[in-house]
This record gives sequence, structure tokens and C-alpha cells, in this order.
Amino acid sequence: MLQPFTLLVDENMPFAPELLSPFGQVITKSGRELCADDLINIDALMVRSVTKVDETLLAKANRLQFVGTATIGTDHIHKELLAARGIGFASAPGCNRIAVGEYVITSLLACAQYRGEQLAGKRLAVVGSGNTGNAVAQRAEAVGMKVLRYDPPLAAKGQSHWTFCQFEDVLNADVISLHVPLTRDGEHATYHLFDAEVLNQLRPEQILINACRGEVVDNQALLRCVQAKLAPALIWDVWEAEPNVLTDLVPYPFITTPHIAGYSLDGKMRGTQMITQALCQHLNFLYVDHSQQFLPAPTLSSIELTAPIEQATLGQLTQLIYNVFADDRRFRRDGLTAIGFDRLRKTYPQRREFATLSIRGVSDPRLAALGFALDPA
Ligand SMILES: NC(=O)C1=CN([C@@H]2O[C@H](COP(=O)(O)OP(=O)(O)OC[C@H]3O[C@@H](n4cnc5c(N)ncnc54)[C@H](O)[C@@H]3O)[C@@H](O)[C@H]2O)C=CC1
Ligand SMILES: O=C(O)C(=O)[C@H](O)COP(=O)(O)O
Repeated sequence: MLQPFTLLVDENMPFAPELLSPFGQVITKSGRELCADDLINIDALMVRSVTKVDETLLAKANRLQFVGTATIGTDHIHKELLAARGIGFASAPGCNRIAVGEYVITSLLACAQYRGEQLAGKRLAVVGSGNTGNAVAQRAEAVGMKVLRYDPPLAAKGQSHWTFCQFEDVLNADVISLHVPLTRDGEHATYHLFDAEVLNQLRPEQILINACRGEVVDNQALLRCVQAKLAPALIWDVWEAEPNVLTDLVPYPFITTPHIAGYSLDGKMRGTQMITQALCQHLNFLYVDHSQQFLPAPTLSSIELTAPIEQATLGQLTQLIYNVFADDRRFRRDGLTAIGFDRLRKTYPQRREFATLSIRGVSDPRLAALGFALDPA
């Protein structure tokens, strides 16, 4: 008897059943709990970052022909293994870049307001000038910051129009925002790129943001710095060894969250849509994009501004759409155990991107650069 095409999908992948059911039977399961037996008679596997796709997971995969991850990062995927076994693979580059940009700028504006500082004129160093780093750079420039880019692999290619800075310049920037993939080998490995030696050169007046991967910063070394009151202000979304966070470090950041910087509903939808499209290509099917019809209308879609825009106004606007302090509170209260951490991510409230808010009454280009929609009426 002909077996139906069967897809195994992480249950924490919004809109996956809607988009993937035309291909065959969709089975959903907790991505953290997937094991080799689950892969028996599975044709396509769709994961998120919490599933390690390696020899162990694929040990009994007798029919697997495609793996998709609805994420930007791919450090959880043994890509060489997939290639060696002739299994197609796709990730979702850039899917949640806007969400990361919005997380960083919202947190940064809040931090600056709290410290009574103006961001305009300050230097922000983006470490990793790819999709998320550039989303942050665009928003930082929108609020008047001077952006420095540090990206040796890209600089070595010599094809970019950016000017790149040295690591020393990064260490002297007012704000340092990390946006590199987690890599453990090679000349530009990022594992503990910010180790004790680097962290010890930073100062409390600075702000250090990690919204890429926890292992890029030595968390124990960072803890020693904060305990010695020598660390920069921290905006902290990712942790070494998630979902087991270094709880001693949690009280210190200005804002801290359970790896949700990229968790806009729009970004998650883009991730699902991109791997659906890639599966279509793999199967030589014609792809028609129906994804937008599943996104709900935003709760707040329009607002009128009546006064000139100051930094405080920008901060208020960003928090109107993205309440980062609510994420921070929930994490500190409920996210410090592995179960709590995963539960917060699984039950993450609906968060929309700034583009869903249309602003009337002013035509300030900063608003468009931050991602808001401008209504000329
Ligand atoms: N917290 C969250 O929710 C999210 C985290 N991420 C993480 O952020 C990472 C970056 O994402 P994208 O910007 O979209 O990736 P990307 O691939 O577009 O850009 C990464 C850039 O980092 C550069 N790079 C690599 N090694 C470097 C090094 N040693 N020093 C400086 N630059 C280096 C690369 O040349 C590249 O230009 C992802 O790999 C993922 O792990 C991504 C999305 C959401
Ligand atoms: O896209 C990435 O890379 C990320 O870090 C995702 O936002 C992580 O989300 P999950 O896959 O862990 O749900």
C-alpha cells in the first residue's frame, strides 16, 4: 500500500499545520522531546532551534528526504550529515531579522531613557553584519547613532560596500550588539568570542547586548564581571546551555528574556513560510504563498501623533507595539527553570512587528526607518 507523505513538525511552529497539510499528513510534537523512534517512516522533518538534528536523532530515519528549520541559526543542524545522506535541507535566513531589530532598539531606547542618556551621537558596534546585525544598524542609525560594523569573514570577501572596524573599536563603542552565528571551528569561530579577557576590557558606562547565541559570551566570566561591578549594562536574550540558564546572572541585566528576541508572530510566520517554500522546491511542486491570510489583524493598527518626536516618544512608540518589560518580568518570575524557560517560549503572547502600526500626523523619516508604517493622510 502507498504510504502517505508524512511530516513531523515542532509543535511550537505557528501556522505549520495550515501551510504544510497540503503536502501530506502532519504530526506535531515537542521539538525538545523528539527522538530517533519518532523519525521512523517520516518523509520531512520541520524543526526549530531546540532540536539537535544529528546522528543520534537520524539513527532510525528510514524515509527522511527533507529537513527544514524555521530559524535563522543552524548551529543545531549537522548539515554535513544531511548532505552525506542525500537529505535536502533549508533554513529560514532573515525570517526574524525585523523582530531582532525591534527587540534591540526597544530595549536600547528604554535603557537610554532610564539612564537619562541620548542615543543620538553615540557609537553602536554591530558584531556580525548580516541580517539581524543590519536590522539593528538601520534602527540605531534612525535614532541618530553612529554605527560601526565588525565582521572579519565578510570583510575578507571584499565584496561589501560597508567599511569595517577593528575589534579594538568594538571594545570602545558605547553600545556593543552581538549578531554572529555560533561556530566552534575555524579562523572566525564565535564560541566565547567574548571571553574573560574581552569582558574585562569593558566598562560600566557601556551597554552590551546579546541576542544571537548564549555561547558567544562566557556566561561565568560575565557573572564575575557583574559581581565585581565592572560589567556594562546588559540587554540579555540568550544563554549558555539553554534551557538551563545561569540563574545567578539573571538579576543583573537591565532587560533579560528567554531567547525570544526573534519571536514576532510575523517573523515566525515568515520562518514557516520559507521552509514550506523550500519543501515545495525540493518536491518540484509549484509554490503559491497563502501565508498572509493566516496572520490576524493587529490589536492596534493606527495612531495619531500631535507633537514633535523626541527620544522619549520613540521609546513610547516602540513599547506600544512591543512591551519588552512584560517579557522581562515573566522571565524573571517564571523562566528560571528549564521547564519554565521552555513554557514561556511555547506560550509566548502574540507580538506584532512595528509595520503593523500606521502613524498619522507626522512624516518623520525616523519612524519609517524604525519600521513603522507612515500614513500620509
Ligand atoms: N535571539 C533570537 O531570537 C535570534 C537569534 N539569532 C542568532 O543570530 C545569528 C545571526 O543571525 P543573522 O544576522 O541573521 O545571520 P547572518 O548569517 O545574516 O549574519 C551573520 C554575520 O556574522 C558574521 N560573522 C561570522 N563570524 C564572525 C566573527 N567571528 N566575528 C564577526 N562577525 C562574524 C558573518 O560573516 C555574517 O555576516 C544567528 O545565527 C542566530 O544564531 C537569529 C535570529 C533570532
Ligand atoms: O532564528 C533563530 O536563529 C532563533 O534564534 C529563533 O528565534 C529561535 O527560536 P526557536 O527555534 O528556539 O523557537
